[in-house]
Amino acid sequence: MPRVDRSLVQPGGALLVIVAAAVLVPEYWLFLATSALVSAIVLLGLGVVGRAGMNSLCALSFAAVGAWTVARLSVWDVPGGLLLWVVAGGVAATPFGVLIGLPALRLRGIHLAVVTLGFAAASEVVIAAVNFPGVDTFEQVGRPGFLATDRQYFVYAGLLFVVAAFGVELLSRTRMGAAWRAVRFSERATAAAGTSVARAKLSAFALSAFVAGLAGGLLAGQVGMVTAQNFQTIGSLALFVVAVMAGSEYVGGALFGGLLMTFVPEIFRRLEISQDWANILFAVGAVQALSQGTSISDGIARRVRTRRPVPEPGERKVAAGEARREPPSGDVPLLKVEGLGIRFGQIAALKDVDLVVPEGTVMGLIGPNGAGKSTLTDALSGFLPSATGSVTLAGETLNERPAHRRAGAGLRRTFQQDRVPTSLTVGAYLRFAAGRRVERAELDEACSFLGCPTADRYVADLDVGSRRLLEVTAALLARPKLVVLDEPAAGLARAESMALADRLTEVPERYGASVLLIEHDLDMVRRACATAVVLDFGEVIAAGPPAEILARPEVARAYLGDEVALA
Ligand SMILES: Nc1ncnc2c1ncn2[C@@H]1O[C@H](COP(=O)(O)OP(=O)(O)OP(=O)(O)O)[C@@H](O)[C@H]1O
Repeated sequence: MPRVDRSLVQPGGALLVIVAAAVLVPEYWLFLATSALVSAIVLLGLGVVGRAGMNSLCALSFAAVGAWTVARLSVWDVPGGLLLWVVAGGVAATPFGVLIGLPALRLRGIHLAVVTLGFAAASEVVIAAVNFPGVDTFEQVGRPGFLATDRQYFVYAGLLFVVAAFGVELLSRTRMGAAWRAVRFSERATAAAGTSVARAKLSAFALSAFVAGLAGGLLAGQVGMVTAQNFQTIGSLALFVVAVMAGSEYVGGALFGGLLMTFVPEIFRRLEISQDWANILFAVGAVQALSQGTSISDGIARRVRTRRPVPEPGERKVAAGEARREPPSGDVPLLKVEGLGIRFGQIAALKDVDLVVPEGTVMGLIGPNGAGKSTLTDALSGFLPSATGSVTLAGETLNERPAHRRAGAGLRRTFQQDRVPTSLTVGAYLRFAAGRRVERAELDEACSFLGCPTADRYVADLDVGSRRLLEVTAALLARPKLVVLDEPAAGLARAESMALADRLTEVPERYGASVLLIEHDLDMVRRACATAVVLDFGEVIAAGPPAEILARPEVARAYLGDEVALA
């Protein structure tokens, strides 16, 4: 059977449901179903910010901008008609998304939610004051003849939903979409992969606003005349709650959420129960989803995934190289660190550190716990802007550059803690981190070289050791000048650590990158590195070939303490 592009599956399924409804459902219900599609499109937009781990409580404010634009263009009778006006509504809402995204650059979680809620409340007041175009003169939004009936309008709404869903799915499979997921998992790892966290967040808000703007325009065309009543803050809150419960990051979840938002209150109305109970029901559902950490769609997706055949678990094998080679050495400086200092309050974590990593080499960085190794990695990769001293890479000074620019300049790093977004596949993460077009053959080759699991595995299914290898592979696929590996062998068996050490000796020649290897496993450092630097209490206490420096008494003392070293 031919392989169907996964981005087509969910929108394709939604298209089938909509076509079936257009044929089978009576016209009265189709008006309500169109309302459900309007909500579903807004929910798709909420799914975009949700993918990036942000909360937006002002979705209807963006929709209001779209509706206002359509009403204005209709009153002016701008050529192009409703189909074009709706798109213009989306475009008009986009800058508002960027505007609201700006606080998201500094705020997270509840703080960001409060800001978006404030925007929703403020925009409600503004909308009520300025009124929608055409309301005072009782002018309805003009609909073209081919969208005159409710059935025709439902088909249009359905197609708009499918196109929006397809667009969102397609974008979420690009590097930008991977950046949204990466930001949600770890902003630091996103920056370390060379992606601007600000751009990822702003693009998510902009797209979310565009999609909500489309929905607002669609609503204006459906009801003919919108008012401030259609865009109340409580409506935005209800949409957020349903997004959490249904899981609007999934096309099916957005569609299901839209149906809930429209038909549950309608059923309550018919049963002569207050429609407010619908919101209470949604809130209970959202609390349930939050307490379990999964939406309804997440639960279904997880079940579908566990039914798929899982590749052999034993595939993570760092294969030993054909022939063990000597660690590569060199004397042309690549990374030059001079007088690097970092203070955390009273603690001087790094004191005037000088360091040179030569081109084409694997250099070790060792030292006891708390010596300052991770602090040095953070300072080199741009996560500690308060660092003093200078860092140059291949003659370029990196001092003033933020983390993603340093990655762009060719300095990549991995993390001691797990920082790989679990919602991606191995292939999607590698392509995202590589930051360039990588053919499947190159991807597979790099994976098999470093023992990283195959491209179609989900990161969520990998153990700690495999995730480390994935991070190393990702960093190398970016073709950096220097890669700083922070304990890459954590979680690997001893034979695998040794095989990884052998592989690292091949990296300079194979990938054109030098390696700065931070490891507690001294055997691995001996095996992979021509030279090593020892840090203790934030100072360089020794540098040279590993066997030689490890024999020095001051190094033994740093590792083992005075008494043992003197014994
Ligand atoms: N954010 C921070 N705030 C305050 N002190 C910190 C911070 N990060 C590190 N330190 C301190 O700086 C010193 C160096 O820590 P660092 O984590 O760099 O050591 P390390 O050599 O990487 O240790 P390990 O091998 O355990 O990872 C330690 O004294 C640590 O307590």
